[in-house]
Amino acid sequence: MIVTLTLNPAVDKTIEIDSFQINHVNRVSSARLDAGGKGINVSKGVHTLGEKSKAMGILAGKSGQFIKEQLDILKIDNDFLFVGGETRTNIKVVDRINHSNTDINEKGPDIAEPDLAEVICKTLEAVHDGDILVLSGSVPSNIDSNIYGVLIARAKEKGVKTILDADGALLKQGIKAGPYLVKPNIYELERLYNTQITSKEKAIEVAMDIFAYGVELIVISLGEEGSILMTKEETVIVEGIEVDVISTVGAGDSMVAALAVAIHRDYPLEKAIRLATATSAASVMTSGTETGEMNVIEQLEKKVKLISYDNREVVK
Ligand SMILES: Nc1ncnc2c1ncn2[C@@H]1O[C@H](COP(=O)(O)OP(=O)(O)OP(=O)(O)O)[C@@H](O)[C@H]1O
Ligand SMILES: O=P(O)(O)OC[C@@]1(O)O[C@H](CO)[C@@H](O)[C@@H]1O
Repeated sequence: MIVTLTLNPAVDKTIEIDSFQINHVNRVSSARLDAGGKGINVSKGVHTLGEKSKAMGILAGKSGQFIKEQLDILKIDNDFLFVGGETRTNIKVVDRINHSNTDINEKGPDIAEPDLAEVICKTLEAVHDGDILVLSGSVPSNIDSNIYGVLIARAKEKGVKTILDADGALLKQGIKAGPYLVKPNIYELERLYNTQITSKEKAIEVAMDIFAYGVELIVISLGEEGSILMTKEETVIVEGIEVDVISTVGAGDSMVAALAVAIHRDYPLEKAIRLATATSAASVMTSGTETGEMNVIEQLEKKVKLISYDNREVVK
């Protein structure tokens, strides 16, 4: 079973504006609402890839109800704790003329200590030996930044593989607990090591340190430029696939979904990264945070190009 935890979900309101300009009146050409938040998007991706997942976390108010209804419509198993307040709404401005995607994310409601304790308890009860727990996205601002670290340590004790996709202190503290897989994007990696990363070689060099904490797999996502997959023993550079871009929101979540499925199915690394690259590229071809279609993913898998690194030199 793949369990996802979203402690700060969102209704994603994607609005398309041609030639979006600040300090001007902008006219919206289309708008859509999606159930969002990183873990929820991962559950949607896992569902598209034909595996079962359980979406867990915290929801609140009418927006929370909307998210639950959307998951129910998609027949994605979910078990959220409903708390007081209102789940946030995040605005995604897509400008297809200037090829820009702008995220305006609300902070989200705080969570009371007993509610947090309950959701942690529920989540740990839901995972068992051999399961995968995906921890991704921001958390309510009143929660200790070691929350993912705590969950990773407790999940590991139960024989659960954890996947961490977070930023800032959540990522830093989470890594120290040794998750099975981490998926930083290049900006997250830069913030983690407080350094500028201007090349793939530098990214590889910087990320090597993460293995010291017991992490098994690192996937550095590079947007349209592809990604880098690293284990202690080998590094694979994955070229980006050229696709028609509709919305890049949630591309990273689709990638995490495919990686979770690949780990669940015990895929070899090469097959795993092919699926992850194709699934994430397919997701940018869809509106909002919709996941790509399976037939598109299968076609894109054939286009994935891998370059192996051995001791940081290209060998094939
Ligand atoms: N424009 C694009 N064209 C093709 N593939 C893309 C594009 N953008 C992203 N991808 C695919 O999606 C993966 C993840 O993208 P990205 O690095 O933007 O993740 P992210 O920053 O975590 O995204 P988000 O937080 O929006 O989910 C990339 O490694 C790549 O495989
Ligand atoms: O504010 P966070 O939790 O970092 O990110 C939230 C978010 O931007 O991430 C998803 C895309 O990855 C969206 O569904 C959602 O709005």
